[in-house]
Amino acid sequence: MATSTASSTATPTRRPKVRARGRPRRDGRATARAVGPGGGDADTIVGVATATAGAVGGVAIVRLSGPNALTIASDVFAVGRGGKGVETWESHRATYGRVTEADGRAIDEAIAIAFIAPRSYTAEDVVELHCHGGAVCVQRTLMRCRELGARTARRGEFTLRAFLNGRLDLAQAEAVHALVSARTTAGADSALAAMRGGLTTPVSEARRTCVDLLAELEARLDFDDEMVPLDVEAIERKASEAREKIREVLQTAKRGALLETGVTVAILGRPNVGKSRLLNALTRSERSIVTSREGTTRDVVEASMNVAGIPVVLLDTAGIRSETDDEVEQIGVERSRAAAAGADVVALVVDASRGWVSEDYDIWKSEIAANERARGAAILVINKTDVADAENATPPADVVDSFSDVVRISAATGDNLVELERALARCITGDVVNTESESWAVNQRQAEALHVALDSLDRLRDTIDADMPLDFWTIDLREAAFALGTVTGEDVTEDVLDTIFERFCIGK
Ligand SMILES: Nc1nc2c(c(=O)[nH]1)N(C=O)[C@@H](CNc1ccc(C(=O)N[C@@H](CCC(=O)O)C(=O)O)cc1)CN2
Ligand SMILES: Nc1nc2c(ncn2[C@@H]2O[C@H](COP(=O)(O)OP(=O)(O)OP(=O)(O)O)[C@@H](O)[C@H]2O)c(=O)[nH]1
Ligand SMILES: [Mg+2]
Repeated sequence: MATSTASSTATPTRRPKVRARGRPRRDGRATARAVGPGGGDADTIVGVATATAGAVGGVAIVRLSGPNALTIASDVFAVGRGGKGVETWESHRATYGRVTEADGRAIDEAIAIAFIAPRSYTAEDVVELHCHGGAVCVQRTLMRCRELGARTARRGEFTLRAFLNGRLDLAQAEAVHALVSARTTAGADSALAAMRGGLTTPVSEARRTCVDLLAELEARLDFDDEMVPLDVEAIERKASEAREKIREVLQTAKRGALLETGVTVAILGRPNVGKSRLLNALTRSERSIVTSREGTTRDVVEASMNVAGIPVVLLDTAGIRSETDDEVEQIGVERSRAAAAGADVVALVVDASRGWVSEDYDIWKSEIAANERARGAAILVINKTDVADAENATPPADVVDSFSDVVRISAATGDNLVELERALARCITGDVVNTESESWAVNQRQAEALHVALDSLDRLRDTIDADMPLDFWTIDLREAAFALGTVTGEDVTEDVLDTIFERFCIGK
């Protein structure tokens, strides 16, 4: 089944937009009321809106949303000495009271806030019960809500309802998830910009153009005789305008992907050149063990850092050397090579106090020169400049040319680390203009759909050029319109919604 919030092209069967059943009053007040048992989206759902994993928070929010939210809350929440349930909820007002068992015994001292439809996150009646943190109060409160008929919310179901109720478009709903899972300030800024909207407009316009063209062509298929000749030029012009819009939106895709998934940088080199000390210096941590012995690092060590707003996973690896009998070290070296092969960027570290030696050359040859992807995404780091001439260890020109940058640093003193971070930023962002600008960027799902639309419109151009029958034009247009609709949410199948909202955290 599919959902739709606007007229759509020929798509799978559609489900009408689900409207919140709440009856808002002008004064923002509503009386507690019972709504008969509902199925599907008429369910009242309950979930914990605050983090439940890891550390215990001081306060946890249990959130109810749906037609029975107010009545259920009136039953579980009591105010004043007499412990009476709330009869009239005022929207957006905090009330002090207690969460109680069915027999009136207190479960917790709490604050309740009602958000009366449609003035709430989901556009339905919502009540938040702000309980004490920790497992017990929250679980007992959830249990009481379920006893009274609320169902446990599925992942992302609050946000899904906000979308189904027209409070957010699909891109905005996806941005909520991006905001919650952002790992850097730049990622959060971009998500916030997307939450405020803006992506849907150009995509929606392009879709509208396709739908309009489609309608025109379909009318011809039905009543060709009665109509004026087709203005093919106008059709091509409109289709190319739509293509241009999509292309513009797609220009944000690379930045979006960088902010969303980040990159991995593998630190590679001979034993003892200072790879681990470099990882510690870059992440200002003691994540990796550093000793003066060769072969200290035995396994791949991960640490995260932020480079120009992009989340970066740094991989410290075991020093690579071929002549070793130690089985553990051999396995470590294999892992180093695997890390290098899988990384987006390789930083080859060499030791200025030793100079550029044949082992460095061997590593360069096997891990960088022989790796298509590593070439152009590799940085040469000449380390230990505090104890040796910085020009030491400079390799021959053809080797230097294979790196996007050569940086001379001291992991020990921190000298030139800023320059190394800049080199990393250049290498990672490449032609992406500004990763830290506070504007939205499409995510991978959206980019894929936009590419499908673009391909369909390219095919339309060929179809027209080849003088194919009108039916073929409509096939291309329909595909384009549908792909665009999956971005805005105007044409979206339940499967797509499921995959989007499944990634959400519980209670969002
Ligand atoms: N306690 C609490 N904090 C929260 C949330 C929440 O659900 N509860 N949010 C959950 O994500 C975020 C805020 N999102 C919200 C979005 C809309 C409305 C809301 O009541 N909107 C009404 C009223 C607006 C107004 O008074 O102008 C509306 O849009 O009509 C509330 C929270 C972050 N902080
Ligand atoms: N003087 C100086 N010593 C450094 C510098 N960086 C690392 N060292 C020292 O070099 C030695 C080896 O450093 P590590 O970071 O453990 O070297 P590694 O490349 O991780 O070595 P393996 O794990 O064995 O592959 C340690 O004694 C470090 O303190 C530097 O910039 N200057
Ligand atoms: Mg090490």
